[in-house]
Amino acid sequence: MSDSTLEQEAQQRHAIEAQITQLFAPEDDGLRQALQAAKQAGLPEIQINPLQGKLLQIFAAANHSRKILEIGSLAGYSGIWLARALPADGRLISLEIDPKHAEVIRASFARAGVAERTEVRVGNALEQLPALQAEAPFDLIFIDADKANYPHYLEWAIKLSRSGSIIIADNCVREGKVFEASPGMDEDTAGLVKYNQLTRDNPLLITIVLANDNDYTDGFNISVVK
Ligand SMILES: C[S@@+](CC[C@H](N)C(=O)[O-])C[C@H]1O[C@@H](n2cnc3c(N)ncnc32)[C@H](O)[C@@H]1O
Repeated sequence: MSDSTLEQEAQQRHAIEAQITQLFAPEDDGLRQALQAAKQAGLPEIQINPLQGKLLQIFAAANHSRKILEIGSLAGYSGIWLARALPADGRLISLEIDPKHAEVIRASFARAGVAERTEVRVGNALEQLPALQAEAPFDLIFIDADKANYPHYLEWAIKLSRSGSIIIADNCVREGKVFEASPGMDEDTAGLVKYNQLTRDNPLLITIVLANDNDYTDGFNISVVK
């Protein structure tokens, strides 16, 4: 296929995605301001996209989530989408290792109207997860932190779940490089390969991978606990 045909196809995909976003997942001021605040604070722009945010909300609503756990908050963008799917007395606990993100996140949660049902816990997620057993089960767990640790996060996510809980992990497509081990792969890729295999092979889980980001070259791994 010629370069110009490929370019035309890419443009068409972008246009369709933009149209669906505008119709089904438009950002309001709370979400837009969260992105602005992140930029001003110099945080990287590596958050989920609006269609993924809406999908998180659909899963949360589908299993009547009241308690959600997020591993990797960044600036609170995905946290806002998740928290808005909760009932007024629901709770989102979001774990973030970088203390300089916490103030940005809390301010963005407040502007988006979800301060009361959200909590940011600062520290290494792996060290924080054992204490969360006292607050389990979580109805939905969203994993979006350091990729090398995804297999450990999965182990904890299952421990902190109930039958019907949904476990979603971001960046599980990576241009198709994360379905099979390859020689010399870095530890992030190795973590993602293992995560995809573990979720696929665990008889306790029903899992699918969905390419829904970066022009369909990356996306979610979605599991339901049987
Ligand atoms: C891809 S960003 C999260 C994006 C966010 N979920 C969103 O879509 O708006 C990954 C975040 O995980 C955090 N992180 C990395 N390693 C971590 C760890 N061991 N424990 C907790 N957070 C970690 C990073 O500091 C970063 O803010």
